[in-house]
Amino acid sequence: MKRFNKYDRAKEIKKQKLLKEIQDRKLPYLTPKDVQFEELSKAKYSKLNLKPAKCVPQEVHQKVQQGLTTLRDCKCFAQDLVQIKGKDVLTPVSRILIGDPGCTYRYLDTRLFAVPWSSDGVEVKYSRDEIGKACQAVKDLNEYLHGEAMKLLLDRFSSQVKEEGSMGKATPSKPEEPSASVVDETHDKNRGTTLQDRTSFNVVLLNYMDPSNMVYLKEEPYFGMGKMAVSWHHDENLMARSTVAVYNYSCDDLRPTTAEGSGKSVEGRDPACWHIGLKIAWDIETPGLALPLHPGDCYFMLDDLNMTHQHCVLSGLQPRFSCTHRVAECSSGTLGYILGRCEVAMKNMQKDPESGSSCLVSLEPAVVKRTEEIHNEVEFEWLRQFWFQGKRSAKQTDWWFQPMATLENYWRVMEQMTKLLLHEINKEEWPSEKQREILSCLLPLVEERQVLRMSWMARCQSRLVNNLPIDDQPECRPHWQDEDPDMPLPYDLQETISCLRNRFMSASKQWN
Ligand SMILES: O=C(O)CCC(=O)C(=O)O
Ligand SMILES: [Fe+2]
Repeated sequence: MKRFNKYDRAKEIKKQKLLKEIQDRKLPYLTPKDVQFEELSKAKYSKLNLKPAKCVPQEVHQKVQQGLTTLRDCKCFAQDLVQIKGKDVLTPVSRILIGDPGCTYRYLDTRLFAVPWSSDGVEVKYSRDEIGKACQAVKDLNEYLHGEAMKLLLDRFSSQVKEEGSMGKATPSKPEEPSASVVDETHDKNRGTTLQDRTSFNVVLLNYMDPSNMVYLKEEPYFGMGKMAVSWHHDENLMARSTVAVYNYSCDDLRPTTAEGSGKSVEGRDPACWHIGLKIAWDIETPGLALPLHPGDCYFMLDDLNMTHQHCVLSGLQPRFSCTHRVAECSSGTLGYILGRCEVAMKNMQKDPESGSSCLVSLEPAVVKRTEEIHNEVEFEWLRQFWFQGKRSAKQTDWWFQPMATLENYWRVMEQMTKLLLHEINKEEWPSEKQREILSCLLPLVEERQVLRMSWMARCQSRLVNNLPIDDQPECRPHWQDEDPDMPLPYDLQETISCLRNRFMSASKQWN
């Protein structure tokens, strides 16, 4: 089922307009070989910061690179079957998410479930010791990059304060306080987040791609930067103004392939070397940047760079890993959160002390609405998202399976609750106004459930599924036959919806 929403459509039109404007003439971009590179970086890309490999402790390199190689050798990286503008797409890069226990990260309609690193003394059981060691290496890198990001931001802050302080001297009417912009950057008053919060990475999205295994990679369309491993985008689902820190491990060197080496034109970027591409969103005046990355280099996207600019990953010739450290906006993205929601829903279920059978506590529209919303949330944002990714997380740890079983049990109770509710609604004694009110809460949520069930089923049946290893292939779960006696309601809700619509219409007529 295509879900090309209004927002996507507007963006697509804007993009096509831009491409038309550019037509065949490519926009200019700079690399460090260009004399204006420094000047442009300073003026337009000052929130991008590169930390060359030689400035990173050798011990960090050694452990991280060993860990990344282990994860690849244990087949822990998987391509994601994401949705872009309502279409199924298999990402060219393979990924794994590692992070705080119970944390998830959502991108391109896909929720990734973090393989937990051990934290707060909570030990995680991994399927192999070396995987545990690799997760620890990623966690240590996370600590290191958090510290480095803090330093960068504090440096920026103090130099801005100085700058504005000296301007303050020239114009004595201004108090010697950091300007609003600097304060904004340091402390977002509305959200109450600090520099510390905005660099406390809770997840790391690791990427891996070996270009020699890729039959086809898209060409970068605006600047002619060459093959892309990841197309232009803003990172999604991040805390506002939070830093993204990236460790690059391109397994470079050995093969003699660079354009420079072969004496070919040195215009543009070296196609043998991996680069990160940057541009200002919707700007065709400012040249883009292509920043070459060598093994062990780190880069930082500070503050609001991810909002104002887009980035892409330009493929080199060698296999390459990256660890992208992020502050996921996880107010509705942790296991603790969804368990809490399920407990809220459970409050509306009770056992009748006389008959011993289950019944609903309240039929208040607000309560009904909340319960049915939670029902959809746990089904589509957790259960189906998880099983869509097959058993891939089992390669690292069985950590997520128990929580998923718990969530599924809650969900089953919610199926029962919806059934009880339908039963209540069908009773004739309801005043039509009340009936109309409750149906107007329930109907849209049941309709949404049906649409999402069908679209998840279609996603699971995408032909692209066949390109995935068996363990990574989607499971359409929960799934059952409509006549399954163990299930309170049918899987396909079309008939239920028709009945509800009819009831709603007759209740509306009577009411009017
Ligand atoms: O690999 C990189 O350097 C960045 C990857 C990226 O942009 C992403 O995964 O969102
Ligand atoms: Fe990104």
